[in-house]
Amino acid sequence: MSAEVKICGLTDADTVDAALEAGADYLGLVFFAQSPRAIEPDAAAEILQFADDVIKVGLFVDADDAALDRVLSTVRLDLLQFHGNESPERIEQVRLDFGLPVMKVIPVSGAADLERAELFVPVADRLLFDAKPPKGSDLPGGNAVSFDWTILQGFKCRLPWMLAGGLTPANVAQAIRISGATAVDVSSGVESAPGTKDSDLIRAFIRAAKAS
Ligand SMILES: O=C(O)c1ccccc1N[C@@H]1O[C@H](COP(=O)(O)O)[C@@H](O)[C@H]1O
Repeated sequence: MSAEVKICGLTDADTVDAALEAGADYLGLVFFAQSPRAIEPDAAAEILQFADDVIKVGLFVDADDAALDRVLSTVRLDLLQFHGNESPERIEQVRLDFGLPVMKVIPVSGAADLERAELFVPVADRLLFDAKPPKGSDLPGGNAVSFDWTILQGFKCRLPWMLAGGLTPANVAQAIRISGATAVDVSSGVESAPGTKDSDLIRAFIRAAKAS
């Protein structure tokens, strides 16, 4: 079975097209001002206007209701990704109030971190396991850092989950093989510079993930 692919941090129509043509299953837009991939709601709506048969994901970091409203009143999204310190209670509230499925990110550096996933099983629709940010990073994700994929071997998760963190066209097949992931998420690994997506790298990533 080929893995599902999410391309995250898209900021222009050309790389959206490249991702769609190559078979991306999810497109991610970052609504977090400190990110080099941050996009304003108007621009997001514009680059997604022809993106129909794909799951459109909004990435948020500890966003309050007003910030979510501001985006959701302008952009048609299918899934909300929460990449901050959101509690299970906050995830439950957002899911109910905004009526959209929610993917909660679990930062991982060792096997013990996987236990945190259980807290979100009753309130989230999906989980995403990403590497913890390195010391000194201003970003909770998008750091091109991997964790030890072997800790996911044999891990029984009661929600669908994705793997993220430092994935690239060169390592994604191995990451899938080792971790058992059925869905993968990439941002830095398909960029020519932070915040600049590269269509060739997007195509290579999707090809490698889908072939594995
Ligand atoms: O991409 C960002 O700038 C970002 C900012 C804040 C939180 C998360 C962010 N990105 C997400 O982090 C993971 C891993 O990214 P990478 O492939 O290692 O660069 C992924 O889910 C991105 O969507």
